[in-house]
Amino acid sequence: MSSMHRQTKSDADDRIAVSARDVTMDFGADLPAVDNASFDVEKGTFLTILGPSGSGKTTLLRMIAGFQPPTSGVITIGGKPVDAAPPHRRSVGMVFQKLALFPHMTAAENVAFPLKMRRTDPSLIPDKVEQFLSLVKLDGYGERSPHELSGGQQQRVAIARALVFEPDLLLLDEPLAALDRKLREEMQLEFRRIQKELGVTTINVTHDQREALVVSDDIIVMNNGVIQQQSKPVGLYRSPNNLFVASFIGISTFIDGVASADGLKVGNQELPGRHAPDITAGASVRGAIRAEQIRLVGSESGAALADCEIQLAGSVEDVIFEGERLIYVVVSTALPGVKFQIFHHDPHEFDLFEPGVEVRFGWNAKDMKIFQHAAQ
Ligand SMILES: Nc1ncnc2c1ncn2[C@@H]1O[C@H](COP(=O)(O)OP(=O)(O)OP(=O)(O)O)[C@@H](O)[C@H]1O
Repeated sequence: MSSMHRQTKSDADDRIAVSARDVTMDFGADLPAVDNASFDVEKGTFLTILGPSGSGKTTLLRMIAGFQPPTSGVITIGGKPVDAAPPHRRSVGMVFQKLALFPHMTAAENVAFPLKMRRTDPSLIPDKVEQFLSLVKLDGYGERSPHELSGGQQQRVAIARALVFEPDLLLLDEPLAALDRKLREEMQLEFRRIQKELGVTTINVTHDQREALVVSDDIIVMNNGVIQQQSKPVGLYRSPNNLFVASFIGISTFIDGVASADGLKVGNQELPGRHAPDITAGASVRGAIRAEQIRLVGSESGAALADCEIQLAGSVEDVIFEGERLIYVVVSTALPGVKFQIFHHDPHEFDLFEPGVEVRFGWNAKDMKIFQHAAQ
């Protein structure tokens, strides 16, 4: 019995590439930069650490890289403490926003550099370099200097350089932040393709929620140095743990009130919704409804809202054109002060409602998530 138990445990340990236990980094400011972080990263997965500026993402990544010892707690890579080996011996590849290529070396020499540092047999180096330039779709670019490459191509060389020695772990600190949006989105898919092709465990840091949702198998959301939630992208989007995660990811309308038995009360209005687990009746709460969960119709049209459990009349206050979608900002005298944000994706109906037009809108009770909220 006990040997079976040990077996199960070691099987689980074998699947973990990186593990953090109670990791804190305190620079002596009011709040620690990273506060008691514990998490596991499974082998072969792409984990993103997502959070606003100053939330502690880079500090956490630097501790994983072994650049900075934690004030307390333990980080292990492949079951061994991070500081068990000197930095150049660790099997960790890194791509940072500011980690430039060596300017006086060609692309191929840049990619060859980590192999030379690791005393790889010189006769094997050219093939390896070619293989990894090809992986990042830069066949034929090896002889170019960095200044002869575009920003996106330079980042590809940096990726090839980080991966050429086949590390156990790849660390990415906002490597795409300086690129324009279109290229950034292309490169996000490239990162995903390369990571899946090589199966290298990857930890990525970003403040871009779209990037996190697109590239990751698993996401950790941080705020004020504290891990708010670790989930797969779909779980994170659909079931945020708390108000911070609900407001950081996606676009939502928020309604403040007092918790009732199965929803929230605003004045005399009772709005049914889904309580977060820690809510007790009478607590100050905030309901959140995603912009895509609210349906909007003209004030004359009755049928389209028939299946919405909550239905309100209102008027359009503003229309925001974002190219592929519109956001209608709608107000209702039934809930003063609340600005409903409602997506509209149909390109044939883009001029449906002008500001000032009377509308009706509604949503289903299950789509309003209700969170604990300190009263203002
Ligand atoms: N070496 C340092 N000494 C003192 N304070 C630091 C140091 N490095 C970071 N901090 C502080 O720790 C907190 C977290 O910083 P960190 O760079 O980890 O955040 P971040 O989430 O990566 O932010 P950004 O997205 O802006 O890079 C910030 O308040 C920052 O000022």
